[in-house]
Amino acid sequence: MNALKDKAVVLIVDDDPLIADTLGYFLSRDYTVLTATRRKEAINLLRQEDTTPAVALIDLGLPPTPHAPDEGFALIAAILAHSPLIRIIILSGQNEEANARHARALGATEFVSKPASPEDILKLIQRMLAFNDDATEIEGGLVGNSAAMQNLRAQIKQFAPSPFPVLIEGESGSGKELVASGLHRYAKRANEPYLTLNCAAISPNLMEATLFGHGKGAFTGATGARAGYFEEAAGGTLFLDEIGELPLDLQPKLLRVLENNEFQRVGETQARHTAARIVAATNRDLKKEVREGRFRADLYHRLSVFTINVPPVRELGADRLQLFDHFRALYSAQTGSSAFQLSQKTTERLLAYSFPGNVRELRNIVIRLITKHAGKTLALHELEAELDIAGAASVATVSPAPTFATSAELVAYALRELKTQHEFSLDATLRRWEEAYIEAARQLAHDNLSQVARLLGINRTTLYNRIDALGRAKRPPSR
Ligand SMILES: Nc1ncnc2c1ncn2[C@@H]1O[C@H](COP(=O)(O)OP(=O)(O)OP(=O)(O)O)[C@@H](O)[C@H]1O
Repeated sequence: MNALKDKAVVLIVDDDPLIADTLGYFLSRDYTVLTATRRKEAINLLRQEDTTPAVALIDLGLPPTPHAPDEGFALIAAILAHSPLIRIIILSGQNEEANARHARALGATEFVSKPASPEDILKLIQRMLAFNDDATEIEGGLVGNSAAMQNLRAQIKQFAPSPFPVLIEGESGSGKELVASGLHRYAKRANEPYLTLNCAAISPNLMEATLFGHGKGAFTGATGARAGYFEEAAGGTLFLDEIGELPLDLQPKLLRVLENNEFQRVGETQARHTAARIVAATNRDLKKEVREGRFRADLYHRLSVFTINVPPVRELGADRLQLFDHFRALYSAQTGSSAFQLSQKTTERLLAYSFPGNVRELRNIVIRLITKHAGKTLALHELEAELDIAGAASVATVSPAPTFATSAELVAYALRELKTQHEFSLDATLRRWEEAYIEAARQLAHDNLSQVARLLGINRTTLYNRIDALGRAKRPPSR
């Protein structure tokens, strides 16, 4: 089934046939509508379609757990893994405010409480589509000036000229794709093709032919021969996103390309050669995947000749503000609306929030604020309404912070930090950890400091002293 090419595609995932049908019927005047009733069905649809939906409208409570939001949360992650540009709108039951906040931190752009009129949903879709991401991708590059960002830029420039693979690790929404395109832009091969293949977006049985191509008659439906991504990338860069999803049985074939640049089209015996540079990205802990037998150790070592760790937003300090300003200016200009303003209080709140969904979440917050509060000075509660406070307090449930099974792993982590950070400071690092735990506890305990102290296992006086010391450490030294 091929979607019509002239209309944008909208995917509706709801187990209530009344909603899916009536809404689908209403929207079909302006959009090509696809419907699914559960997560798996939705993902299969995405894989079959040539055209990626512009918008996905999804319910959180889906079978087999229609009364819990987990399937919806998993679907958000799966949709964004398929294509990070799909705008996700949650169709939420009325009492699911906390869930909706969490969904937004996972990458959903908006939520609408049920029951909602189809006219309102149509208007919302039209508004969402007015925010155009491609411009960000092309013009923006990496915004931010923190030491972590400068280090990231330096690594991109350092690794770009080499032909060896680069593995980009980082949480979802942290900017791995921008790093990959940066590696291509700064390379001599910048004028050669740059191709992206999202390993999560291809069904496993089509993966080999997609990567390596196929000969005529290689399988039912292969009426002609076809080149795969490796051939089309020629002497350019092939970016393999979500590499952790590469099926185990294909991993030796990728290893062979990395070892001697050789591969075969499916159904052919002739060896072909490629000069493409491989850049891979993952938001999984690939070492853990290796330990648990889901990813080959030899392939991991080949892919990670160079490793780049993209920092999560919570480690970017004042870059949050710069990113915020960047998206605010970009989207206000794009939609012709006047920007909202931040007061000192809202600015401080922004700087204290850890953005569990990283830059993608930050960007979506700006989109919502522009839609709701254009031209106004933002009140604190208006900003807080957009934050996922519970999620920020337990970032680990969104995307795991480094966890260490053994002290040897902790040492390996420290080793990597020392090797990759140009100006490492033990004091600053320990302060960052301390600050993060205090901030998390404050969010969890809604700033009730006795409770914060209890959560952290220290007494109140110690807590006051530590907060005070952290405050002092942040002030610029007096001359
Ligand atoms: N430092 C940055 N400056 C400007 N824009 C950024 C930055 N980091 C990320 N972005 C933007 O945030 C969005 C999410 O980034 P991106 O898609 O690269 O994340 P990702 O790490 O690849 O996520 P995933 O693992 O979910 O695919 C994109 O629109 C990207 O352009």
